[in-house]
Order: sequence, then structure tokens, then C-alpha cells
Amino acid sequence: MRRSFAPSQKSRAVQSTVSGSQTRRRGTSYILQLLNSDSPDCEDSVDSKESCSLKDGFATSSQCSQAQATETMTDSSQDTPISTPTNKRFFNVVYGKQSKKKHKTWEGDGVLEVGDSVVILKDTEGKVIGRASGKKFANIEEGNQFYVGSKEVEILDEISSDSVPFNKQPLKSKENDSKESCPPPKKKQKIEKYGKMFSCPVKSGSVSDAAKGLMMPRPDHDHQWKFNTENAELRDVFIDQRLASKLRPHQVEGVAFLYRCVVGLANTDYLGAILADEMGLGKTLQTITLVWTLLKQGPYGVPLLKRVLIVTPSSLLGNWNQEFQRWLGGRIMVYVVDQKNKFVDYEKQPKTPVIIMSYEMFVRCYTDVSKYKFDLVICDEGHRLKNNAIKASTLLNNIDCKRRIILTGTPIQNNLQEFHALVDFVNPSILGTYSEFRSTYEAPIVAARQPDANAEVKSKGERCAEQLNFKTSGFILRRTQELINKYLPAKHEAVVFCKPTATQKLLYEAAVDFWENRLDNDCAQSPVSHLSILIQLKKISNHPFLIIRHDDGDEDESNAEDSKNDVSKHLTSILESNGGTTENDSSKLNVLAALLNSLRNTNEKVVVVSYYKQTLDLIAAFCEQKQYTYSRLDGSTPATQRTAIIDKFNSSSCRDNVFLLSGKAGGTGLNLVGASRLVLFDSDWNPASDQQAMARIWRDGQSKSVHIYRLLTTGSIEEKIFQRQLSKASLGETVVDFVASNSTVRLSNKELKELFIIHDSKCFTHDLMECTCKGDGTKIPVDGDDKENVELKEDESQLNLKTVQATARANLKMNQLFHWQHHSSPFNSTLLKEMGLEMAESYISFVLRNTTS
Ligand SMILES: Nc1ncnc2c1ncn2[C@@H]1O[C@H](COP(=O)(O)OP(=O)(O)OP(=O)(O)O)[C@@H](O)[C@H]1O
Ligand SMILES: [Mg+2]
Repeated sequence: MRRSFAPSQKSRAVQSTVSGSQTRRRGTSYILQLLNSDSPDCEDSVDSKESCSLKDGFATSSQCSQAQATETMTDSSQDTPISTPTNKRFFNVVYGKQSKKKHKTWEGDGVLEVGDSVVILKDTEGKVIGRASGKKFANIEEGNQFYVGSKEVEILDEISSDSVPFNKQPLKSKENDSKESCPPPKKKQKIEKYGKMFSCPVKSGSVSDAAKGLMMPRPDHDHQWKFNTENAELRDVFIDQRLASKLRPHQVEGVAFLYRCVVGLANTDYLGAILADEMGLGKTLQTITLVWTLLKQGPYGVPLLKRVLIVTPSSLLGNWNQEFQRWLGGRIMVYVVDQKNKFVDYEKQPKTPVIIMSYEMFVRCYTDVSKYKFDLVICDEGHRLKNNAIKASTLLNNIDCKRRIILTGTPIQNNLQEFHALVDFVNPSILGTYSEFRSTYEAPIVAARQPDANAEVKSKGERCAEQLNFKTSGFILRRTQELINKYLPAKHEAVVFCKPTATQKLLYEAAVDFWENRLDNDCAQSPVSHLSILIQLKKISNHPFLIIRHDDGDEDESNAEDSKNDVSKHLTSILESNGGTTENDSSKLNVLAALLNSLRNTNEKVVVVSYYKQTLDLIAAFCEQKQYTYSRLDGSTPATQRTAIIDKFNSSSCRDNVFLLSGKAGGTGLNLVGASRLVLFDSDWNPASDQQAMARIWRDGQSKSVHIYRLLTTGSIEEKIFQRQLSKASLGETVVDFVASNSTVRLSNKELKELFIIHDSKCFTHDLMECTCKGDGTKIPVDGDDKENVELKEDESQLNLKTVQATARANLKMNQLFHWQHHSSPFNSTLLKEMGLEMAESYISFVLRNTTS
């Protein structure tokens, strides 16, 4: 009996064909379509022992992302015997020796060719490095880590076949190297000049008085000493009035900050900056303003910049171009490198001052790009440079340009090593080598966060954090979203706790029992990894359909051991003996169904975010069955189509009801203001990813009130991830204040059990808060200061909130929930109606709700 989801290439139109007849089904539905798929056999390929060191305790945050990564790999996949070029997928990867280390050292960049049953790892020249077969890889997604032959690989992103470097003719190198270099500054007698500086008159900038906008800070004597080697007259630099009049106050401050950094007013030796404003604060406009200003002006008369390189994720190329047009109209020439606009053709118009290209394209065209001189390099969504072993990172580092800006809404996700990598990119060596940094800052800060740290260790850690903060605050700026609340329409956020259905409960409990039984030392069978259980619990929470085991009988020997322990096989047989599954078996899907139904005859559009391709396939099938039209953007969407898909969906003429978005592929940077509702169907271990995804619709340009729904299966692993996020989000925030998250917590089996079991409650989170409200939405007055120290009730099941040492801000974050409305079922008559969830009442046990207006 073989069942499968359609492969990714086909997933937009769900594959529905006939297979064996042994499946037990209830009713006809899109599930039926899926079950009837004729796509060939599938199998899960759980390889948790290798992919994630989740052995004796709970995963660290990066382990968790690995866990997820592996999880996506375990989804069922197509198993077509012959792999043809048309059904191949290609991914940029980094590869290296197999290692269980959290921070891996990668050997190089490569490309992974994924056929239906074979994956081939090649280096960027096309040389084969390794192969793997016998497992199915159709659901590989960005961030996955696994082994191919003797190598370990990490998936960076999916690329189309024509983007594969060795599938292409090498780009033609230019006959005439048009490298433009700034003339070397004439050496001058600095002593003389310094004396002259004091009397140097300051003239107005190159813009006319009428057009004068905001004035930028003036250089001090040190700056003049170092940079005004020509002894030129000082000029005041103004932000063009046409732009200045558009900037929000925080953006004026942001532009001035960037100006101080890249001009060298903050530090004459280091000219880099990180603009780490939260999502939607307009980092693009701030950057464009800086670029425009310095392309026209400079503190010593001549414009500071001639040529600027902007590197961005491919899905944002169009966005950057549009933003340049929006704010500057035709006043600036921008060269966007894409499939049509080759980089080699830039030599025909080398005076175009701004080049925008994707990270992948930058790597491919590096030889040509490096022939040009750049005065400023900007890396959008630059947190991807946190891994300095990635080729893009190394090559960008090689660019001979001291002025570097990273833009990111989520600067630190896991640890201080990543932070060091980002800082080292913008201001090389400012914090020393990583090993120096580790001994000076990271080790004491992390030690201070250990549960058993004594007072001395704690105080040393705090001192180091303060020093680090001080050392970096001059070139890192982060502001929070509250700054733009007043410019945006109301935002209604809700965490919707969805009661598990009977099938979900049955499977959930069976999975935990299965794991527990195998823990028993006397048990003849080997234990089941915690990771496999986590995977299954998350699948069950999304929809029982996702656990169905696809047994194709061609497992090789290495899989035999896994299959013996195979929990999904066990669960599949339980599901089948229980009569199979229908769409009603997922409470979250029922809630989504109710929402879509309530919006059917309106012009409101909904973004639905999931981190799992298989779940997006399922929702796509659901939409088709219910005749909702949808757009979709995931890792397999070619870069060339992304902008068009987004623009089409945002346009008022587009009638699509739904936008299916992969949280991994499209979470960052996108503007999806065409939709006014967003459903986060599942959550990531990393709160920053969820925040990124949820910020896509509540941005400047949004004209309607927005509704954001985070769906959690009540009492399940999802709720526990949410609880962990509440703690970790706060840690993440303080990381810019440089207090690192200590993510090396391990849990005992007893603690793991607490984590795995489903809690029978309307809202486990509310229970842990020990909130005394009646759950009728009436807020209990909270004295902010008194509540400052309220934490979740100590409980072993809380993912060791205590041991990750929730900071004061973590408490504050948790406390924010006290300011939300708490609604327990049965609900008052208007609540669910207002939320568009009236039809889903029987599936919802609790709602946490908040409005920002
Ligand atoms: N001053 C402004 N007035 C009107 N609209 C603005 C202003 N600043 C930014 N915007 C708009 O706000 C939206 C979000 O801006 P942008 O994409 O630059 O955010 P971001 O900070 O880069 O967020 P993310 O981290 O999600 O990429 C864009 O549509 C942009 O045009
Ligand atoms: Mg952005």
C-alpha cells in the first residue's frame, strides 16, 4: 500500500491518481485526492541519530532547527524509479566532514542534485563529491542537514536548473577590465593641514538651498585629519528634501546613524554598520536615502560614493527595485542583475551607480563583480552571513570595500558566534578573531548563564556583556516595531488553542507510549529516538494524514534498524485500524476552514504560513477542493517568478483568496500587504522566524485592519514550543544587548516525557501563568512592577525555562500575556464572530487575544 503527496514541482496542482485499494477512508475529500495519488511509493527516511544530536535531552535551539530540518526530510516523498532532468531539483549547499559539532566547519559550497531516489553532491565546478540513495529526498527544504556519502551537507536554498553554476557556460570575462579605482590620495603634510582645518569654512552641500533637507553631522578634526587629504573645503551634507519629507522620525535617526558609520564619523578606522531594526521599520528606505545622499554629496565636496553593491535574497530583488522607483522615481539608475540582465552586460553601462543582485548570483559572478570597485556594500537580510564558512560570506569579505552595511530584522538567532560573524563582516577584526572573542566575551557570558553559576561568575559575565555592548553599540542600531504602530492600522493578534480531535489524541498518545515502552531497559527492541517522536507529534498536530507510513520495501540495510523502530509504521497501522483519516481530523485545519469560509464573499485575502512543504501541499489540496484560489511561494519557486507572484497577489485586481507561504523560503523581507489576515499554521523553534513571518502583512502600505492567528494544538508539543518561544524571544531581544542565550540545556527522560505528553487542559499556558481570571476576556488589573517577576509556574515540563535563566525581559515578555484578553470556552457570543471563527467553535478551547491600535 503506497500513498504519497505530489512532488514539489507538482504540488500547486495536487496530484490525484489511483493507487492501491487498502487505504481505509472516511468520506470523500481532498484527503481522498491525496490518498488516491498515483505518484509512486514513498517512505519516510528518519535518520535522526545522524541528523540531530537530540539524544539525552531536549534539543538546543540550533539542534531544534536541525530537528525540524530532519523533520521535513522525513515527510513522504515521491519515488519514481527513473530520474529525468525535469523532475530534478537543485539546491545550493555547504558541505563538510560529518560531525556532531553544533558549529560545523564547512569545507566548501556545492550543489545538490535531487532526483527521485538519488541525491548527488557536487562542488561548484560540477565534480561529484558524494551520493546517497535508498532514501527519499523530495521534501528537502532550506536549513536541512543530513549526510550524503561521507559528507554532511546543509541546504542553503533551492535554485532552478539554469542557475546551477556548472550547467552554464562560464560568464564571459571582460576584455577590458573596467575596474575603476579611486585615485590614491595625495600624501600631504598632515601637520600643516590640521592647522588649516580650524579655519576651514563650512559651505553648504551640493543641493540648492531650496531643496535643502535635513543636515547630516559634520566631521570632527580627527576625521578631517584622516580623510580630508586633499584639504578640501568642508561641505554640509543634506538629505534631499524630497526624501526627508517622507522619512519617519526614527528613519531620520537611522539615516544619520548609517551616515556616521560609513562616513567614519563614529570610528575613523571602522566604516561598517548593522541596521537591525525590527521588521517593517523601513530599512530599505533608510538605506536608499543614505545611498542617494552620498552618491550626490560628501563632507569634503566630492560625493563619497560612486558605485554601490546591494546583495539581497532573490525574492527581494524586485522589492528593492520597486523601492528605488517609489522613493526616487527615475532620478537614479539601478542595475538589477537577474536572468535577463546578466552581470557581464553591466560593462555596457558601468556608470550605473547601484547594482542589485542576489547572493547566489553574486557567488556565480564573483570573478566579474570583483573587477569593479565598490564604495559601499549592502547585505540585505544579512543574518545569512552568520555562518562565515558560506561561500557568499567569504567572497563578500574579499570585496575590497571598507564600507559595509548589514540589514537584518533578526540579528541574532542562536548564539554569540553568529553575532561575531556578522560584526566581523561589517567591521573586520574589531572584536578580534573568533577564538579571542570566545575567551574574552562568549565564554564568561555563557558561563554566567549556567544555572549553577556563582555570584562571581555571574558578575563577570555581566561585565563582559556590558563591555561587548559598549564596544558594538556605535555601529549597531535596533529599534522595535512599536515605533511605527501609530502609522499602521489596527492589528488583532490571537493565539488560538485548538482542541485535538479524537484521532489526534489517539495517535499522540500512541506515539508517546511507543517511545516510552522502548525506553524500558528490559525491552528487547532498541529505543526510539526523541527526534522521531518529536517529528511525529508535530505531524499529528498539523494533521494525522501526515504520519502515514509509505512502505516501499526497498530499504537498504542501513535503514533496517530504523525501520524496526519505526514509530510511523506503528502509527500508520493504528490509524488504518481506526478507519483512516479525513479532513476533519485536524482541529487546526477545521479552524482554518472556518476562517476561509467566513471570508468567502469578502475581498479579504489570507496568507497561510507553514514551515512544512507537505503541510502546504495539504492546505493547497484543501483550497482546491473548496474552490479557494491561491498563490504559493516556497523554496521551489524560481527566483525569476517570485516578484511577479507577490506583485500579482498584492494587486487589488487579483482574486486569489489565499497565499500559501513557506516560512523558511519566504518569511523574510516580503511585503504581502494585499492580505489583511495571516494564519501561522505551525510554529518554528526559533521565535524570530515566526515573528518574521507574522510581520508580512502588518506593514506600511497596509490599509486594512489586520488579523493574525497563531494556531496551536492545545496541550501538545506546539503549545510547549510556544512557551519556550515566550522565553527565548526575550533572550533574542536582549542579544542585541549582548546577553547570549544558553542553549545547552538537556532534559532527562522524565522531563522529556513531560514535554511529549499531551496536557488535558483548555490552555496549558494559561494554567502555568496561574492567572486568576475567569477566561471571559475581562482583564485583571496587573501592577506592572509587581508582575515584573512573575514567571511561568515552575514545572519540569516547561522546557527548562528556569534553566535557560529567563531574564527580566523574558519575564516582561511572559507578562505581556497578562495584558492580553483571555477567553476560555464556552465563548461569549461575539468573540468568535469578530474573529471570523464562529463555525469553528467546537474546535477551539481557548483564545489569547490582543489588539494594537
Ligand atoms: N516613511 C515611510 N512612509 C511610507 N511607507 C514607508 C515608509 N518607510 C517604509 N515604508 C514602506 O514600508 C514597507 C516596509 O518597509 P521595508 O520593506 O523597508 O521594511 P524592512 O525594515 O526592510 O522590513 P523587513 O525586516 O521585514 O525586511 C515598504 O512597503 C515601504 O515602502
Ligand atoms: Mg527588508
